[in-house]
Amino acid sequence: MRILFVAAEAAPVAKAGGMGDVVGALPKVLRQMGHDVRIFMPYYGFLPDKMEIPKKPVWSGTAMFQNFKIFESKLPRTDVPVYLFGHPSFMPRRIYYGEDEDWRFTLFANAASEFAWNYWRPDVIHCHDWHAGMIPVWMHETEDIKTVFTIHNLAYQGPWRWRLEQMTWCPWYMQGHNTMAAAVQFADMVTTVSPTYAEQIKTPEYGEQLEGLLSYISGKLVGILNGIDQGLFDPERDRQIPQNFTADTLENRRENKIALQEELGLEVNSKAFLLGMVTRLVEQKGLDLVIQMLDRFISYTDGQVVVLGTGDRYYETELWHIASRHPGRVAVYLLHNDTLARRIYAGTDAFLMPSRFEPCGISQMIAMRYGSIPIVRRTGGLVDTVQHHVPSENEGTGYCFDRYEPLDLYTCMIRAWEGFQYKDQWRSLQQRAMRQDFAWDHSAREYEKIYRRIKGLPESDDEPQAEADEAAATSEHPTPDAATPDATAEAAAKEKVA
Ligand SMILES: Nc1ncnc2c1ncn2[C@@H]1O[C@H](COP(=O)(O)OP(=O)(O)O[C@H]2O[C@H](CO)[C@@H](O)[C@H](O)[C@H]2O)[C@@H](O)[C@H]1O
Repeated sequence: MRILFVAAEAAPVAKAGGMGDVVGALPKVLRQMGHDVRIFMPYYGFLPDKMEIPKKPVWSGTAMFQNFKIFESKLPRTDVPVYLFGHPSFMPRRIYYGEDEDWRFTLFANAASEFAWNYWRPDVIHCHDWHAGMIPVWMHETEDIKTVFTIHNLAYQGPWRWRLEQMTWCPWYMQGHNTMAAAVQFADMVTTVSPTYAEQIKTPEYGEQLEGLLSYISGKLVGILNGIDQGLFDPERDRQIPQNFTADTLENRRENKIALQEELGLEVNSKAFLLGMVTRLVEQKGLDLVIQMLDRFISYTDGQVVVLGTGDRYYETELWHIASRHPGRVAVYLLHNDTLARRIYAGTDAFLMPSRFEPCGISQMIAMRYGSIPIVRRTGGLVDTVQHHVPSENEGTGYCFDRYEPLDLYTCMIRAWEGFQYKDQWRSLQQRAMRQDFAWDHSAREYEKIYRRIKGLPESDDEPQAEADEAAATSEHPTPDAATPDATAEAAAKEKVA
């Protein structure tokens, strides 16, 4: 099947948060399953520093009265083709923010549609978050191109309808008061990134005003848990951490902790309980809880804390103040740095994620893979990925609390700090966490089922071939080269299954 991913981020070349991880990892796995998956993303000003980009465009087009160029490259160290949308509005060296945010991403979505109609015609466009949200609306009358819309973050819903009407064409049939609402209505399937969050967003507490609509379309809404790229995040081979280790050689991990304490200017003490956070500094991430109880935690325990993140000025300032009150105990780094993030995962004893809401969460999975025990609020994907540690039963993979209250987080952190004193138990907790399987394979198969369903194909190749042929014959592939790679990909997939 030909599948076009359209997104604002794709790791490792353009990543602000977890959506980048997903778009950077899932296409690789789907390609291994035999599908022809390609990515369409903006050509940001910083991209030439991170990947090889030919000077000559492969195609040029027009959208919203703007000329644009498309450059073709590959996602580094993969065979995934990437089409870069070249337009001056994406030349600044940033992914988000800026006054033209609504306009430039609407233009991006419009250009992606033009691209799919005129240059590389996919069977399915997989749209990620509001940046690609208008595509399902525009594809509504294109019979042979189906759309999947994935919600990574319901809190950001894109421009309102009146603004869309000013900027671009809203077809007569369009419904929905903003971009995300329109995407949810018009996509053939809507997914979000964990089963628990898929249920939560149908309630007023988590629905961000779209709970009514999401309940109404619940027949086409599913939660598919994210994975992580276990090849990219592998403590045994990661070259960016001082000392590699596995679940069986956890004693080597100590060196990472010492190196991290030295690097961050914390007191060097391998026995102190070192907590980490790597996050966007936004309301979603439970930072108000952290800010309210960090002083108390620091004075009651021998704990140390490192926070790496960027985001809202308020949280940046508050965290900075806390760090200045506790030199050697609290370190705050207000920047985006992938290498430092890995060293934090590899060197901390526990990882804090007290989110207010969490569609899935990638960070807690990376933390577990690197033996840093997650301390999480039981919400969204955190419910689906972290099991509460019960020492007497020797089970669980982290520490969990329920209510969004500073005292509940504090109690949970103290329990983890106490648990850390029992070295043997802590070691087996780390081993259980590290041995969790967060590979993408299972989820990729779920996405494959969805793509097949909306194309009218049987769920798997095991089902009668005649049915598949019939469905394939009824779907149109107007571009001349459409049939060949598709057929090859399908055949490869079948061969693999066989
Ligand atoms: N300052 C920094 N420096 C370096 N790396 C940093 C960083 N700040 C964050 N990161 C990295 O960004 C990623 C964060 O991913 P998450 O999924 O945990 O949250 P996010 O809210 O961004 O994602 C949203 O989309 C994803 C994907 O669907 C959902 O899992 C999630 O719940 C949803 O909120 C991790 O890989 C983390 O290491």
